[in-house]
Amino acid sequence: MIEFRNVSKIYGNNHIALSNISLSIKKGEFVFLVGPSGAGKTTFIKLLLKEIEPTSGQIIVNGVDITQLKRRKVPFYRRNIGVVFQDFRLLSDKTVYENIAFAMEIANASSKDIKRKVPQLLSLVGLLNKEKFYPHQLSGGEQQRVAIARALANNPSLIICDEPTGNLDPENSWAIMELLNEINKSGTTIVMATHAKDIVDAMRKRVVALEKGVIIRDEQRGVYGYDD
Ligand SMILES: Nc1ncnc2c1ncn2[C@@H]1O[C@H](COP(=O)(O)OP(=O)(O)OP(=O)(O)O)[C@@H](O)[C@H]1O
Repeated sequence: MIEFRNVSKIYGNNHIALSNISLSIKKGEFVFLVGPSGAGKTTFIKLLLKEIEPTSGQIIVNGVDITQLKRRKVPFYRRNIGVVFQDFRLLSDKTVYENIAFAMEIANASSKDIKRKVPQLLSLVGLLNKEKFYPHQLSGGEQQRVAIARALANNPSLIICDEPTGNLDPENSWAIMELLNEINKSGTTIVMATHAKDIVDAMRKRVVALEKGVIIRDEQRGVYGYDD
């Protein structure tokens, strides 16, 4: 589903963020991306989202080299990817319901589909009773569950998470991980960058470790492997 072929990213200041990375991720996998600060994890995610372009190499997603994708096709490409960030990034002037509905409206979903789907998603993340709340009326864990519901709104085949438990206490972190695990079990591929050692060590998923822009470890049922 995802293939990085000899991908390098050198930023304008000549900083080599990724150096000749090759990696393939199959449909349905759950992959933790780990490594010290500055290792290149966010750069990897930005490349996958086509927010930035590689300096060299190819990035193939679902059979398409996204580095060659025409600008007008980028929104369609991104619609197939759900994204979850550390800081939730909900729209503060919209309710829980509206945040999810809005993601579907942008993707041209019909109002009938929106009315059917949003309650289903809220039920999945356990927030049906909070649909009229605004983000500031929710706990961090609840906000992240809304963000996950929103990420799922357009039935993506891939969910990318950048440090999704970074702002959460252990209990809420685990609730989020259980939810992501369930979503993965239903067939959605998950790529998650994280510093959460406990979570990576407990879940024993595939672990890809980056250091200084290079993959130094790629293990099935791996562990975190750092002491930070
Ligand atoms: N826009 C940019 N311009 C120049 N250098 C950058 C830019 N973005 C990132 N870098 C550099 O590239 C390297 C990799 O950064 P990246 O953000 O991918 O690391 P990371 O593994 O996500 O780190 P963290 O765990 O702290 O989020 C870092 O040394 C960083 O300083």
